[in-house]
Amino acid sequence: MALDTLFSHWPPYLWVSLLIAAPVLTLLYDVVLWLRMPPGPTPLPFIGNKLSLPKSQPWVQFEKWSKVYGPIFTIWIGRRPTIILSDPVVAVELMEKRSNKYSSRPRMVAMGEILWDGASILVQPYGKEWSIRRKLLHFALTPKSLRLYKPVQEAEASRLCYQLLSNPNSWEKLIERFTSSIVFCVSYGHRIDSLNAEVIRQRFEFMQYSASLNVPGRYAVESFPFLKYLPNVLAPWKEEIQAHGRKEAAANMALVNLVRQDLARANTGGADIPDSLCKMLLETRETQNIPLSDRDFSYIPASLFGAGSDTTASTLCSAFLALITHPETLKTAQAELDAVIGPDRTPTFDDEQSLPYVRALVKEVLRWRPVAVLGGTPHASTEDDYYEGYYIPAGTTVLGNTWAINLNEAYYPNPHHFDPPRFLDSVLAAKSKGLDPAQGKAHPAKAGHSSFGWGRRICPGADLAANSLFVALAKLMWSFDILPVEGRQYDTLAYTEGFNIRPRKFECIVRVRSEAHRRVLERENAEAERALEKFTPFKE
Ligand code: HEM
Repeated sequence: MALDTLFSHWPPYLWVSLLIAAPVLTLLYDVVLWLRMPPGPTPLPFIGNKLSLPKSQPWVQFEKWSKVYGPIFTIWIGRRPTIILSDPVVAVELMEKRSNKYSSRPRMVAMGEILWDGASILVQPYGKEWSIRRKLLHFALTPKSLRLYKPVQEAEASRLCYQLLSNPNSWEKLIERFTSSIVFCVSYGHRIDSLNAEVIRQRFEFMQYSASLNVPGRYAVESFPFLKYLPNVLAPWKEEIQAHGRKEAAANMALVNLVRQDLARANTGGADIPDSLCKMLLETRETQNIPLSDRDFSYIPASLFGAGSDTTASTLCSAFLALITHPETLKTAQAELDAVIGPDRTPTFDDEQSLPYVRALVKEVLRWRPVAVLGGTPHASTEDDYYEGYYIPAGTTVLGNTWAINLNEAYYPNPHHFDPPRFLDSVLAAKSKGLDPAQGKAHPAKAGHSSFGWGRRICPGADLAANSLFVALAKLMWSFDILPVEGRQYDTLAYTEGFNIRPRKFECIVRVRSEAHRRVLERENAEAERALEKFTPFKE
């Protein structure tokens, strides 16, 4: 008997029973799962915790919930569970020690699959395609390659200081130019002289558009992924996303082609061209089989801007906020810089080991106000697992709440106090041996904080970013007094929303320390411009 004939013979009471049984069975299944998973705020049937999820700064509420439900708790977005980790030891246990199970990403259909067609490493599920891209990024960011980028970072930091002399109130924009230029020099061997360059305008447009796709509840396709197979005539929203995707892909390809042309010119006896990640990858592609289409290949250098420019700039903005609200730290840093460097030049990477306080200050900024406040992009589990008796099913979204982890009092006493000595080598060593309980427990990661994420998905640009932060802050603090506006109150918790956060706009005074300092900056800027000559700029 055909199914439709069978159903047509069902008496009404059977239909009614089925209508009641389906949601009841679903609910029973959900309740059993709720009870087996780590506890959390009580969810409502079918909608989960939707009504109690905060609209603003969710990391703060999540931190409060961690005090009630413990360092690992579950929230439900509809029927989908997300576990939130608030203790570095739990985060390391799951996302590092068990990284074979916790290194995927939750499905982001609109952004990852329709816009980028699976090309971007950031949201790619754990597997072969991700691993190919990750290896290429590592290859171009080895310690040896990072050494090649250091002269650019030094020169750009010198330009930043010089530009601040005449435009101290534009410090935030100048920082953005600095980080954008470093990313473009490292990715493509071309510099950014102005944020009005067309290429930058375009990158910001792409970033804003992709972020707009990731707003929970905006696209039904996130809950019903089969909708992505609808023909475009029935799904104009999909057509629109694809059109944006094509525009971004074309722009990524144009940048790779620019480097191809540079290489061709250099090979036919033209000028020497700078080392860049894209150049390195193109040269590798000549001799080795890289199993990626041209389009997918072009997303590798392109991924650096979205992941590395705004994050580094926001961390520098947090550093300014920390320095004006904790002025004693700037004084200590300047005393160290004056003693080690003297008055005739600014610090460079060669001085790094001799500047322990400045090194510690960089780490403390990363800890104090982590830009990737909820761990950047969420992780997802790929196998069923148990932790402390709790069940964590495959497909669970896992958020490391970096805010709660980095501000966890057990590890960082008085956590909102900006206190660089926490990261002095001697203090870290004493902490790891448990010699000084007043300093709190030792963080299990080598860096001493979790701001770059975890395990196999840990930020591949962490060392590059840390180098930019060190050289910029060392030169800035050597050159300038960075001070609060007199009488102004500063709120160190006033931050933007989103996955990456930045202090809300604030004014401060950036004043060169003396005429002698000014003359050094002018001289070093001329040297920096010479060093950057071969990184031809993008046009406005
Ligand atoms: C202060 C600056 C930065 C911070 C705080 C930061 C933080 C992060 C975090 C938290 C993640 C997610 C890690 C995880 O899922 O466990 C991440 C991923 C990533 N970052 Fe960074 N990042 C910074 C700079 C950079 C730079 C300069 C680059 C480029 C060279 C970069 C490239 C990436 C990429 C490609 C990913 C995705 C990796 C993957 O999914 O496998 N980041 N970053």
